Amino acid sequence: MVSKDISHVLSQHPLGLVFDIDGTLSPIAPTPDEAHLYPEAAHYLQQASQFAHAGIITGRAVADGARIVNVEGLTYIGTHGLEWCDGLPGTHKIELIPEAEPYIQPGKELLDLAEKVLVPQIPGLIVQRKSIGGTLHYRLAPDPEQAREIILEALKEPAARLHMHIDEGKRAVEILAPLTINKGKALRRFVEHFALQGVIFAGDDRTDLHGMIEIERLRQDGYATHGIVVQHPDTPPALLEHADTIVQGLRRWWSY
Ligand SMILES: O=P(O)(O)OC[C@H]1O[C@H](O[C@H]2O[C@H](CO)[C@@H](O)[C@H](O)[C@H]2O)[C@H](O)[C@@H](O)[C@@H]1O
Repeated sequence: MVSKDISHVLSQHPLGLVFDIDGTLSPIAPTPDEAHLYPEAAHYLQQASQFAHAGIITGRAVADGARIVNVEGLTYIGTHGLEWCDGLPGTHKIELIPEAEPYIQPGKELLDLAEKVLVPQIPGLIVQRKSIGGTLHYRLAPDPEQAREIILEALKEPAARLHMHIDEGKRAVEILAPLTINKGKALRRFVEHFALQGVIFAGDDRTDLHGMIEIERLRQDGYATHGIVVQHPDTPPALLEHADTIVQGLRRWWSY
């Protein structure tokens, strides 16, 4: 198998450097709109784009993720892999993968239901809409665990009826299209699109596990790869198990 030594991976050409946003490039904030990059992140992303294909793979919609990162010259992949944009959306078209289109309306119906039924019941609940589905944020609810249970119970039957998939993030319930496309598939698409020889992926959350597993699969396929997990107190153990490197923040890693 190809070496996963990070210096070896960084010496590959073409090289890819791919990052998740929330919890990786930005600290977790009380609300999605308050999230912002760590101070050095935009500068280093800009520098990274000079010698590598730098990309963002986020659970956020591309427009929302690009609003936070706001660095030209990166590829922005959003909504857990369903959206792709070759640069900032102001100057580049956001493409939605065609298989996702049938789930626009069912996703909207579930978000409408959440606004009608759950918002009046759960103080502080934030409904975040995306091109497909969206996210229900219960971080600010007085009893977050109870809010989580109410949300999951309320969505169970309608999500099954509408063939939508429910997953969970940090203090958030994700309403997703029932597709096999995820951050891992998106990462492989990124690697193949740029004919990369090496790629590094950094993430911190449950949905990043797909990316971390794909890093291992790509290595088995002969690519030089390395997976970095940014550890927080609530990091899923499975993610740590698949990490090549565990860091407490990306700050020190930038100095490689
Ligand atoms: O894949 P990511 O870029 O990590 O996106 C995953 C979700 O992140 C965001 O929510 C999380 O971060 C918020 C801001 O720090 C925080 O308030 C929230 O509790 C977290 O769950 C984002 O808002 C979601 O759309 C993403 O799916």
